[in-house]
Amino acid sequence: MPVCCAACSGKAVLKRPKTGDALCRECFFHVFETEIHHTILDANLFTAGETVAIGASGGKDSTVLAYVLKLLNDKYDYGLKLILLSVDEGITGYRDDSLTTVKRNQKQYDLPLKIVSYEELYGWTMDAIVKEIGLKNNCTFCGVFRRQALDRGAVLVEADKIVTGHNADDIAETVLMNVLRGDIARLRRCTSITTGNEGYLPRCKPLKYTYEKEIVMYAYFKKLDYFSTECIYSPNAYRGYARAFLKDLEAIRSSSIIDIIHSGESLSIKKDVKMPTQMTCLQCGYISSNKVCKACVLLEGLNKGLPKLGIGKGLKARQKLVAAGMTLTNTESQSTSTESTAVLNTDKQSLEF
Ligand SMILES: Nc1ncnc2c1ncn2[C@@H]1O[C@H](COP(=O)(O)OP(=O)(O)OP(=O)(O)O)[C@@H](O)[C@H]1O
Repeated sequence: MPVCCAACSGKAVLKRPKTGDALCRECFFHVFETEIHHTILDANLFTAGETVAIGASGGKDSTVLAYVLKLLNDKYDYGLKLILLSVDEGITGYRDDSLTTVKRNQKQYDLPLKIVSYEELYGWTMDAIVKEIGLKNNCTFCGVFRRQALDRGAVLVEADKIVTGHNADDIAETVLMNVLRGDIARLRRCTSITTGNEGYLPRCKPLKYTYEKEIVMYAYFKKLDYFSTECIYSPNAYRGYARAFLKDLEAIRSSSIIDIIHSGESLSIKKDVKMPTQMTCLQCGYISSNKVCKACVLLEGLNKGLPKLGIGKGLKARQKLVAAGMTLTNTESQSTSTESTAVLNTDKQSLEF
């Protein structure tokens, strides 16, 4: 006997991963889009007239984000100017192919597209960086440079905000990883739907409560055009363990993902926990949690033929930086320990959008 849709009594074609409800295609589209609309409204993410840069990697998350944002912007008259913003990290056989997908999306969704590249911004492609540093710490460079490249691209297109396709699974994983690493300072911030206020370009995650499985289903039923290959340089082992653990929890109880996010949101951090402060990099003028930003430290290392400069913990890293002729102020030299640890935590950074 065919299963009926829980919403309209038509023929169900799927079981919704988030709630277990049997739904027909149209009702699934409706709840999926409406939930994102409510996330946007509840968090007051946008104001009419704003230009919003969509971080577009060509993958499923950002493709669904671009599609749904365009749809909601038209349907509910948000009054936003949407722009696709892609960062070309210079990874042959990966990013070149995914950018081809973004170029197709640009036509399909009729949105402007801006591409910025590591080569033009930093003088290095990831292919060249991997040749220098190998596969061990390359994600550090990529995460740090991408974060800044998105900012720089957004400034070029005069965007008021950046949105990224981070989904509920990504955020729950980061909560777990921050707990496992004891990184309490980042634990609270990683669940924020908007980061980077206080004078910096805000970054928002409209898919914060959207399950990855539902994003895949939505993309499948809508026949969206996206690129699904994993990055050839990023084994990202630790996140992989958190991901596998989360998937096990989800299989036992599907609400685990949202429950973990809610736990992260509800945590209160003791006053004496040192929180990173944001400032402007003295060298490049972009956002930083130290006087000289991680991107400048890493770039200096590459340009000096010392690619491991800035990678390492505490005293050793400070000694390497000073030996390489990088001037550290008192505060900086005291904070280098925290800074360098942060440099190592690449996948954490990629979530601090
Ligand atoms: N090269 C890029 N250019 C522009 N935005 C990017 C790029 N890489 C990542 N992003 C943004 O950061 C988000 C999270 O990136 P991550 O690398 O975790 O990819 P993901 O979870 O596989 O997402 P996607 O499916 O969109 O690729 C993406 O959804 C996208 O919005």
